[in-house]
Amino acid sequence: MRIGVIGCAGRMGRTNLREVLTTSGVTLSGGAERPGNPAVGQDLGMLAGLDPIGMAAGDDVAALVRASQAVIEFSTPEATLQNVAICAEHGCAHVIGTTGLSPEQERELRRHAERTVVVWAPNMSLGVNLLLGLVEQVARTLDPGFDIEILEMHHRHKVDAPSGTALALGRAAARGRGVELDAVAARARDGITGARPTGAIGFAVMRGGDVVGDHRVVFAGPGERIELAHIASDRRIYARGAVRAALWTASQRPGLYGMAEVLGLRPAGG
Ligand SMILES: NC(=O)C1=CN([C@@H]2O[C@H](COP(=O)(O)OP(=O)(O)OC[C@H]3O[C@@H](n4cnc5c(N)ncnc54)[C@H](OP(=O)(O)O)[C@@H]3O)[C@@H](O)[C@H]2O)C=CC1
Ligand SMILES: O=C(O)C1=N[C@H](C(=O)O)C[C@H](O)C1
Repeated sequence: MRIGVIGCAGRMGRTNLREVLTTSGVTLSGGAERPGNPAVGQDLGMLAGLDPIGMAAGDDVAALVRASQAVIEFSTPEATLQNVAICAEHGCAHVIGTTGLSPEQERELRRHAERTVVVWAPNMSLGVNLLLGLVEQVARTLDPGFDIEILEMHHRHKVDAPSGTALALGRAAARGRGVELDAVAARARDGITGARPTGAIGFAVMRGGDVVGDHRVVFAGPGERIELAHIASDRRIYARGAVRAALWTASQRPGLYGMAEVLGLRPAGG
């Protein structure tokens, strides 16, 4: 399969390049960056931390999409929305890891996914996708006397909060309880907040250093506490999931899918 990488000079873009270049059965069709990014013109092998491959980063996403069967993109919400439209026009599969989309951007993404195969997941690692199922199960089992709090920490460069993964964990917990996350989420607390409402799902966010991604879900009950956590120490876990998703798209019909379907944790039609 010919796979292209959009946002190829970013933290995830370089990791995705490396994963594509070192996975058997896939070929790198190219890499694209934001016009004006200093990496444009640089060798893609070197951006990946490998030997030069004689192929340079470009800034023409449409040309990359035409040369690819699937593209992997971890960039910004705005770029992702522009690029999913290009993928839909050319029938190229789009694997998206970008987080921080607004509800309107999410609706637009869904519209484009009617015309091509799109996999969009806030976290492409196997571990977090297993954790989502565990959190839903524990939340379904415990009564609302157990307070649910979601803690996350990421590197100092991260621009969106709470992380896409933390919000997905919140949605999983809410699903387990049979409620809508928006109705119960406490996304910020400051000052005299009053006592914690029963049934709230709280979020706490830390940013610092080079933390790849830590998530912890706390179920705090009377006299005991259950904690489920995922600690990422290598971005390769996300890139591995992204390449697996790209290969999976080859046998799918147009539509919006998640990692649960890619990993076989949920049927693709369900
Ligand atoms: N789903 C998952 O498993 C994971 C998701 N993420 C998410 O991925 C996203 C990116 O994270 P990260 O790699 O750390 O961020 P970076 O800022 O390191 O990388 C983003 C890259 O996209 C580039 N870019 C911006 N606009 C365009 C455009 N129009 N065309 C092509 N490239 C463009 C940026 O260029 P420039 O700097 O010039 O703007 C930058 O090189 C975030 O939303 C993050 O939350 C991260 C890890 C795992
Ligand atoms: O920006 C990051 O780095 C990450 N972003 C994703 C998120 O917002 O959940 C996934 C992972 O936690 C790393």
